[in-house]
Amino acid sequence: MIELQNISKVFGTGEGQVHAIDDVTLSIDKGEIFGIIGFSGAGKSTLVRCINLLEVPTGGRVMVDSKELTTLSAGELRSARKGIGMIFQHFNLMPSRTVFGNVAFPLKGSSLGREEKENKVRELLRLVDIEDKENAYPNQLSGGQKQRVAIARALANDPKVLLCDEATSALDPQTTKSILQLLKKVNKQLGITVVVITHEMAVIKEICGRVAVMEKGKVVEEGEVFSIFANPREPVTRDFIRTTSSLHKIEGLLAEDSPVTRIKPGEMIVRLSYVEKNVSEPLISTVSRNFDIDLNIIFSDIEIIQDAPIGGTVAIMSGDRDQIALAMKYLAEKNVGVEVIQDAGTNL
Ligand SMILES: Nc1ncnc2c1ncn2[C@@H]1O[C@H](COP(=O)(O)OP(=O)(O)OP(=O)(O)O)[C@@H](O)[C@H]1O
Repeated sequence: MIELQNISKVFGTGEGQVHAIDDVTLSIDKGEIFGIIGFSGAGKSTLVRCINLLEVPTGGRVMVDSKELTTLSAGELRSARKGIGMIFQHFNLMPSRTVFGNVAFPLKGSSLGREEKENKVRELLRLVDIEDKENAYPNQLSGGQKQRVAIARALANDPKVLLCDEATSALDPQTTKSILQLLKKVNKQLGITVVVITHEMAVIKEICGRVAVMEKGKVVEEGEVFSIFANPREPVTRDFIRTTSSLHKIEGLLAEDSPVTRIKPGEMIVRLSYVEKNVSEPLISTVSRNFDIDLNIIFSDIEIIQDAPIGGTVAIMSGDRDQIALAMKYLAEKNVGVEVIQDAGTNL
């Protein structure tokens, strides 16, 4: 649906040049929710604005729905842009128009009759669940309500693609969740391809199927969200994942000599990480029973991403050392990552 081929974007000239996008190639499929994550300045906004040519790339080709946008005339581009809706962090609503007026605005030049336009706007307001506010002005709405209106407006011309530039970054966590659910509904119900730009891994985790990680204008890692979470390659990706998991907290607890991490001879602290989609068995109890070892869980952080558990458990393991070695082998065969964080040695 969206093909970005060798996209570059350079701002400024001479000494002051900024290579905001540096040779990015990405392919986004029809009907998917694709995430682009990166820290501030990585080039995400510039890249997403290259998809609808709000920013004209310095080099490369942009194809959307089989049209090469980079070769279109101004008129052709205007019409192609109708197929690409966009929403923003600060909503960008027109303050002097009502909710109805904002959503009706993109229909101005359309061939629909007056009644059809009204029906269309009301249908959109219903879809985003804000029909009771049609006569309100933007300054009478909460952030979440404003974003709902912005989504309705972005959908007015029946786009095939919806670009979301930090669409939830100005919202509280609860409202963020409800807007993400709405984007999911728009994707499923209308079959719209959604591209989400964010600096929050929680957003990616919540709705995206695939993700590209950006750093210094380049895509440094790309793949299915589950695989990226399970096996992040790049330090920047690990940093993002760290922000959403508490499994790394064990190092902090050990450093501060927390009572929960004090172990006796014969015990060891292990971290078990679930990195495959097929981990579904009750592994802890199976291991404990089959190998006659004790596993006392210090804490767990397991979430469901794309219908599979991911995360892990930090536990104190004790028992016969040969049995522990066999248990670790068994866990590794089940594709569970096993790390010994601290070992108090045998009690012999
Ligand atoms: N119009 C512009 N003129 C000059 N430099 C720009 C312009 N727009 C962006 N840049 C620069 O390009 C780089 C990428 O910016 P961009 O806004 O795309 O990053 P981002 O990842 O979206 O970050 P943020 O989340 O902070 O917006 C930055 O160094 C930025 O300063």
